[in-house]
Amino acid sequence: MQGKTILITGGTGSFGGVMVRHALAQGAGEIRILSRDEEKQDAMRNRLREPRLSFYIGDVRDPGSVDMAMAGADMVFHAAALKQVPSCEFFPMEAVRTNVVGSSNVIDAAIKHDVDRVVCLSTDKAVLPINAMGMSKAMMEKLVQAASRRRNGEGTVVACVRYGNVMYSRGSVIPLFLKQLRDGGPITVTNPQMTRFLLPLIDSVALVEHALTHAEPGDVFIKKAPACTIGTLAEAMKALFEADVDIRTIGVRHGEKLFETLATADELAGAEDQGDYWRIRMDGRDLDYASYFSEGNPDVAEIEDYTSHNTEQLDLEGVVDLLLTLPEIRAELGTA
Ligand SMILES: O=c1ccn([C@@H]2O[C@H](COP(=O)(O)OP(=O)(O)O[C@H]3O[C@H](CO)[C@H](O)[C@H](O)[C@H]3O)[C@@H](O)[C@H]2O)c(=O)[nH]1
Repeated sequence: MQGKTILITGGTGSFGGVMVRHALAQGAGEIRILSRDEEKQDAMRNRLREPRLSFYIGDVRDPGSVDMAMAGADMVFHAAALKQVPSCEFFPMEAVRTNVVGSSNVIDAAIKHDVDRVVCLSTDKAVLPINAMGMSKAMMEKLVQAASRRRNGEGTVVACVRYGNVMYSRGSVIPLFLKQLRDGGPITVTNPQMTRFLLPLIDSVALVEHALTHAEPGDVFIKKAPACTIGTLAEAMKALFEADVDIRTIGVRHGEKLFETLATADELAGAEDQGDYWRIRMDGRDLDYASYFSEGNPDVAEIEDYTSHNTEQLDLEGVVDLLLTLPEIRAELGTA
């Protein structure tokens, strides 16, 4: 990142906040934030007071504002998205406009301006999707692959990373459980047997950096991550904060799965094991029907999907230890 001009779409969010600090520390020449909310930009500007930061008010839905922020950029982290499951479920066309059309605008502008590398942030909910948020992110992944296939590996490298649940992200279950136990309970658990991958925010930045360094056109990178049941997570929060509160089971919410899938067997059959990461290569076969039927992949049947049910499962102690690595939890405990 040394001396480079970096554009972060949706740069005032949780990912943007950590990535900006990281890029500054890496010696980035200029960091551009493209986002809609002037108040959040103002807060970031005042918090960091950094001449290498520049702020662009705009929306990825609007090709003009993307184009303006893109001109002269060397690398792009595309984090702007509608990411809440319920809002996308109620307003699926809004998810299409931001996550599909917006991503297409970002990819097209990056190619037009001959940007070196673009990393788009996707989610495990994009794999075998059942909700509108996941479906729109799956379409974003398809746009990345189609753009890469069309250009035969030439020019701008566009790739994706897939996250599991980012621990302590805004509006997610860990801060909710914390508030509930501070209020004297009960802690509301949808289904104690439900599992989720657990990814600290700092690991999500490392994953993006890994993708930035290793990406070839159309790749999807995932980080191998442990998971736990939501019942164990609730017990771990109780233990950590020494709270004697009830746990109430409330049932699964709309558009929710019992477990998430980070990669399908099909994808893993051609993936490269990179230690802590998997690189899932784009299916580079051309989309001609003859090759579709005559060159299938025989390995697929041997492999399982990689899910939050079959990855390493953390027990109560393991979850407590992982929670203790989060700066937010340490601050709450007064041990920061
Ligand atoms: O009161 C609650 C709320 C949630 N859960 C459970 O906790 C787990 C995590 O829930 P979150 O709401 O934290 O996360 P989701 O998996 O539903 O989705 C989250 O991650 C997504 C990205 O993958 C999006 O960012 C989304 O907005 C964000 O909420 C789920 O199993 C959920 O059922 C509970 O047990 N009780």
